[in-house]
Amino acid sequence: MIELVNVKKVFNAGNPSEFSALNSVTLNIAENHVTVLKGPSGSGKTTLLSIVGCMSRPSAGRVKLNGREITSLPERFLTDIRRKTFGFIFQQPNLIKGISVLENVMLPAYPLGEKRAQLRAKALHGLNELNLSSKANAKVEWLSGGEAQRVSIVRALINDPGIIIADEPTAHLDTKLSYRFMEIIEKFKAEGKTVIITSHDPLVYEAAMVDRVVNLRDGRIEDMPA
Ligand SMILES: Nc1ncnc2c1ncn2[C@@H]1O[C@H](COP(=O)(O)OP(=O)(O)OP(=O)(O)O)[C@@H](O)[C@H]1O
Repeated sequence: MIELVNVKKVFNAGNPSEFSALNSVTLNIAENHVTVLKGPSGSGKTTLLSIVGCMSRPSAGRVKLNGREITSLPERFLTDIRRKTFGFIFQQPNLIKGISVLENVMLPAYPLGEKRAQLRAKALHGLNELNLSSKANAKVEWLSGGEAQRVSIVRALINDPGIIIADEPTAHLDTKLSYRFMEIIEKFKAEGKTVIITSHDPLVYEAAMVDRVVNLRDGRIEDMPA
């Protein structure tokens, strides 16, 4: 589904602060699998995830999505692919203050031009699924950390992405909410979605539904379990 061949990422190339965050990473991410990218702080997990999710480009190497080479596509095509293919869940929920929970959830869908009533119904359904119906009209600054995190999950799903990308999703969650998050991941998998998570939380990478753990160290894949 996603194929990386000899991917490198160099930051500040040509400067004294030049840094190779990824070195010749070759990786196949299988459809409908849950893949966890694991490794110490600074090992390149977030950098790799941002390349997989078309948020940044590799300095060298190739990235293919469903057999299509996307490495050198112009930015507007990448934006379109990003919007239609991926749902992003970040460590920090990154919700927009001053507007309601419901509006935050609907926001990523506006560029796709879906009818507002239809979109609203979909957003409310998503909020209901994560027990957030009563918060639909609340401002996001009123939410608890766990509620904000769940809103960001509903937002990530609004365009019905085939691939969910989550960067350290349990970093700010307590144990109970972390388990709840993993239940949600299990549900995605049952729906046929592909999930890629970065984490150094054993509760995530030791979970039964995880198909593959990829160990990163110093910007390289340490081992390639079958
Ligand atoms: N924009 C940037 N400019 C320079 N260096 C960067 C940049 N982004 C990341 N790096 C460096 O690349 C390395 C890998 O960073 P990355 O965020 O991918 O690590 P990580 O494994 O996700 O770490 P953590 O678990 O702490 O989030 C780090 O040493 C980081 O300082």
